[in-house]
Amino acid sequence: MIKANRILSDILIIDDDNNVVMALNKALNKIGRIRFASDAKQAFASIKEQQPDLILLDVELPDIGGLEICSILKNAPETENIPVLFITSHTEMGFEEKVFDVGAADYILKPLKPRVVAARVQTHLDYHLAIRLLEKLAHTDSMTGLANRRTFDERLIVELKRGRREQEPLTVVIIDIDEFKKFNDHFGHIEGDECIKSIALTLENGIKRSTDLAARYGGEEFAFILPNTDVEGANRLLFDLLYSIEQLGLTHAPEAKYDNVTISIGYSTVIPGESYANDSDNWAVVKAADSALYKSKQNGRNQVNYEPLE
Ligand SMILES: Nc1nc2c(ncn2[C@@H]2O[C@H](COP(=O)(O)OP(=O)(O)OP(=O)(O)O)[C@@H](O)[C@H]2O)c(=O)[nH]1
Repeated sequence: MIKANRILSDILIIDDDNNVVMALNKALNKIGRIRFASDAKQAFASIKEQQPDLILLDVELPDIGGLEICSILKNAPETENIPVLFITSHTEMGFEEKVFDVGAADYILKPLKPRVVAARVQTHLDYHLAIRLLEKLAHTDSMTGLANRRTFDERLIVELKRGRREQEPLTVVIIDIDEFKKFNDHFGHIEGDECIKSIALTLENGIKRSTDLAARYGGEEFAFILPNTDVEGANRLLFDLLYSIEQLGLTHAPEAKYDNVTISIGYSTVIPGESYANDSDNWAVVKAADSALYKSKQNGRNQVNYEPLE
């Protein structure tokens, strides 16, 4: 079982009754770091400042009711995954349904029993930690730690939508290690894996913005999504990267063209007013980047090429 309290969890209690707050604090202070809010205004400010791992929420609050707060949290992408547990003395017919209808994970009845509260909270923290870990694993390439192909595909759709909406350019880059078969044949697959890891790290360090994405696209292939990046901006970044990889000084197989391991790069850019007009083929930009990569390979490798979208 994954224990959420290995890293002290952050629990937000939203309740205006001091007795309840004190009882919850006593029940939970070994499980997590406890924060309090006595109304919705304070609660939203506190969540905005730092997202808690779990929320305990009173049904009745002075400003907005707990059910409405829960519904707001569940409808916002930043907070929808935070588990919300209601604290209530409501036992009337239909109340359970209302709580789950607004997206709560569970509810705890008053009068509060400390061991029951602690056990229920711990179960939900463990469960959500496990889900987050699984999500991370499902979106990460285990060898390099970069985003995997699934993440690339999902992010591309999101960023194309955003670029179209905000009328900003978007660049997609495909990168391939040159003559990597010769490297493997000469040094073996274990050295080959180490080479892929070093290249991945350099590529990741080569992109600077938090909105950029570096992914392992296939075996010895990588891809970038660079939002708000035009043709010239991408060109500068990619030439620097070409140089950084060569400067890594990874000795290539003697049969290879260059002494050090090199990469070939192809990229394409979606430009507002031009290519965003056609939103039917989200993959056109990837195909264009791929064909630019092909040009780099055909023209002798260790170079960057650009292919405009049709
Ligand atoms: N060690 C290792 N090798 C891999 C991995 N994924 C793919 N490869 C190897 O990468 C090589 C790619 O070979 P090719 O597609 O022929 O291309 P290349 O030799 O890089 O030649 P060009 O792309 O034309 O420059 C193959 O030998 C694959 O086995 C991996 O995870 N680890």
